[in-house]
Amino acid sequence: MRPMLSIRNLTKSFTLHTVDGREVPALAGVDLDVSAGEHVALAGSSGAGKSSLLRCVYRTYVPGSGEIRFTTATGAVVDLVALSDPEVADLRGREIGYVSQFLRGEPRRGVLDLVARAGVRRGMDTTTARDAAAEALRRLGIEERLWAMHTTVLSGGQKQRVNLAAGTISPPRLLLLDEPVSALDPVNREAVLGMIADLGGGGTAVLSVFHDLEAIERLATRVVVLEGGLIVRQGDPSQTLRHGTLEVAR
Ligand SMILES: Nc1ncnc2c1ncn2[C@@H]1O[C@H](COP(=O)(O)OP(=O)(O)OP(=O)(O)O)[C@@H](O)[C@H]1O
Repeated sequence: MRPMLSIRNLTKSFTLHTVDGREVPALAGVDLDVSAGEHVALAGSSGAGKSSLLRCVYRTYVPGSGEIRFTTATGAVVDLVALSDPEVADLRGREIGYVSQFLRGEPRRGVLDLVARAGVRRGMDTTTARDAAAEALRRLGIEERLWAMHTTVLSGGQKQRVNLAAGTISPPRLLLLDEPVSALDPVNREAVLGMIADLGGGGTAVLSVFHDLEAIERLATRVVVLEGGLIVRQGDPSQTLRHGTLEVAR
């Protein structure tokens, strides 16, 4: 079966205009396939390129070169590198969830509205989206008294859970996670990890970064190790990570 996501020779570098115009390479030719139901956790030292890879797939970063082929729900294969911005926005809304530790609020929009809007982008009508948003917020422990509030008043952990509710209001086909549990207390962390496991079980392809060994061991079907913007190793979590630490096994 064709992988849902197929990345080939992906590069990305940044030009430091404010320093001396120097180029900083972030990705140096990444090849990676992710299939439906697979959970691929990215590992590697700080600056290895993990977040840049997720952002290139979500197209928050425009890659320098290479291909990111994505098989859509209709079976069509599109190259996320080559799509126009409106086409990317449309595809994100329908099929791709991205959850980072930071919540991007929208001016004058309350929590329930923000999550329901993600549902409308996934093709739900307004009533269904509001019902689904309420269910997602309840499941993630966001009390009803917060639903009308603006996201700026939320704590870090609440923002992270609202982000997750929006990213998963209806199961995305591809879910990109960048440290989604970093600000959560143990109870909420448990709820979120359980939800991510259920999504994987339901066929969502997941590409993640966790700075949390236990989460990786529990959720990942494969660990991919990046170093200097290149994949240097991959395998199952027990072989790839040193037992009891996030250090990479040699
Ligand atoms: N917006 C940016 N502007 C300039 N350089 C950047 C930008 N984003 C990333 N980089 C550079 O690209 C390289 C890869 O960074 P990236 O954030 O992808 O690493 P990472 O593996 O996710 O690190 P960490 O584990 O610390 O989050 C680093 O050298 C970083 O400084």
